Amino acid sequence: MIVAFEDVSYSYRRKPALTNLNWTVSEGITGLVGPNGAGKSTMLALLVGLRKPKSGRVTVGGTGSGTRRRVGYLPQRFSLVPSMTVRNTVVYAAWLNGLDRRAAEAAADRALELVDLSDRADSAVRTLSGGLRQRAGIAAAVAHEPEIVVLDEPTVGLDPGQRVRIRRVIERIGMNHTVVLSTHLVEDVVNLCPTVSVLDAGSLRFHGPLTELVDGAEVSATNLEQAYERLLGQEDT
Ligand SMILES: Nc1ncnc2c1ncn2[C@@H]1O[C@H](COP(=O)(O)OP(=O)(O)OP(=O)(O)O)[C@@H](O)[C@H]1O
Repeated sequence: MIVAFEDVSYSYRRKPALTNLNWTVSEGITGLVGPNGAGKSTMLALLVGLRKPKSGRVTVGGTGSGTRRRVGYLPQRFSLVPSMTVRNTVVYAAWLNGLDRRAAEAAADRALELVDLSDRADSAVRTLSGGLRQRAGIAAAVAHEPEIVVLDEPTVGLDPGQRVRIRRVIERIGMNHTVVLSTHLVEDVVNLCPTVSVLDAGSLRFHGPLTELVDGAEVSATNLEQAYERLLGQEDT
């Protein structure tokens, strides 16, 4: 087990966002799904150490400290410097995560290869399409070689072709990292996530193999949508 939430609660002022949550993440890709406002981004912020639980404990690799460098995080909204080259963007991210300049340069080249962006390394960020920009963001998140990669809605707003390419990149990252993927798209879950966690109103409603969520039926977008509907009693997830 790599990530553990033990009885974690979080509230914004007095409004509860997560309540007594117990959650564990192991190797491979875990999908985190749930309706708007369920608490997914809050969970990810706790996981990457941007927020601290009001009660309970979050551990990464068995410890509550040093989380930042062990985790690579692509937030739902992020900004890159438009005039910077793609390569320098990734070098800078790796340096911010503790690598020295030479190590950061080598790490950036590896990360750009991983996301299939080596051919645009010298382009300015402002020239990238949405899908390429997203891939640059992923490269920046993984360059320092974290154990865990946390991706918050990485396919949102992309056209179908770009989504397929991003999924290929995530699949590749999942081969040697633990990945937590928050998404609203059933196709992301069906194509990428052997394990899924369903969050609703700050509580986990399901955590386990995708095959169990669809009740042993064939894993397909339709069956998954029906499973969500049964679980959450609504159509939109
Ligand atoms: N900065 C904030 N201040 C106050 N309330 C917040 C803040 N961020 C989130 N919330 C509230 O906390 C709850 C959980 O929000 P969160 O963004 O974690 O959910 P989510 O599942 O990521 O939603 P979405 O799918 O819409 O991104 C919601 O009720 C939301 O309104």
